[in-house]
Amino acid sequence: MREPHIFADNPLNRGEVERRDEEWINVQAVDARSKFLPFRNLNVLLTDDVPPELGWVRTQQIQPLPPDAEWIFLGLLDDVAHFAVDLSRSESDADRVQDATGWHFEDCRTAGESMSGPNTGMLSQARAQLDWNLRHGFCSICGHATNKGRGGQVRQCPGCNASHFPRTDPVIITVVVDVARDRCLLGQSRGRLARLRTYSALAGFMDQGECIEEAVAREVMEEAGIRVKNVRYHSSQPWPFPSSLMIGCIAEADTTDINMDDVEMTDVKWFDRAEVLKALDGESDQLTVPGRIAIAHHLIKSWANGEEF
Ligand SMILES: NC(=O)C1=CN([C@@H]2O[C@H](COP(=O)(O)OP(=O)(O)OC[C@H]3O[C@@H](n4cnc5c(N)ncnc54)[C@H](O)[C@@H]3O)[C@@H](O)[C@H]2O)C=CC1
Repeated sequence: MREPHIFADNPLNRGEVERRDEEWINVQAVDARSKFLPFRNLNVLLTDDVPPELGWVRTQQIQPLPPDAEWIFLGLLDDVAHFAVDLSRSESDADRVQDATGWHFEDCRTAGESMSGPNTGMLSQARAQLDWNLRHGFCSICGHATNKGRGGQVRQCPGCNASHFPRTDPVIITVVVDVARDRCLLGQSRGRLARLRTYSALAGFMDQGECIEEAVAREVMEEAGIRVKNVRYHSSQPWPFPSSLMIGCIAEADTTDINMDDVEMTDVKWFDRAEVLKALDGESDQLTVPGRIAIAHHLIKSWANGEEF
């Protein structure tokens, strides 16, 4: 089995049964053994260790919570309840936690780059779920203010009785391979990749009523004008910016002439295996590929190393 991606490998037991009991959650929230992970503007508290750890604080360091602070139950680890709490609406409380611990708030993507394994899995759940709760304070059906339920896994509308559940948006990401000429197709979309002059696997949000294979074929046709066949699943990665699930695939090119969508993309190109291997080692002056935080890196590497899957 391959190593889990960054933002996966969450060790928490999400407490699916326990979290249905609101009273139990409220007791855990004031239990001295419980741990809280503070956020400020979706930046997470990190320790000053090298590499840093998640800045879990104890109940007595955070309770009583500011009345307008959103907090959610993440799950249990060794029978200890773990929570995430947003302190953005209370700058003084965010400052107080930062001063008392001597730690700092960090952008979650940067945090993901500097930490490994289980820490990033917990971070991914905390950021995505906290963000969803913060953005769903009102019912999309009747407009009434919603209440948090099951520790943040549902929001209930007292106005029309609707239940709203957290969303995950599937995104396909694929390396397209030209088997006959031993090369792969990578693209540079406008925005971040173009700014960093980086080429990546082609990616795009899945549409409703679409299977993974169809989404891969559609996105590659839209962005590069290339027809694909034999779409194979590789692996997946939670991507909490804000709530994506990256579905990594490798597909074979059925046609090879590029007809790029120049609204979304600044460039799409074929790269041969030798160049890609150099780029993965950071030694190519022709090609820069995403770093190991991204599933794109691992898809490209998997093809370049001739991995079977
Ligand atoms: N972990 C990784 O290796 C990679 C992750 N990604 C992520 O995948 C996602 C999609 O990538 P791109 O298409 O390049 O992103 P993008 O952010 O450029 O989005 C493309 C377009 O999709 C639309 N859109 C935004 N949110 C949507 C949603 N929830 N559902 C449907 N459509 C939506 C918008 O019109 C946007 O302009 C982004 O969140 C990006 O950060 C992309 C490439 C690599």
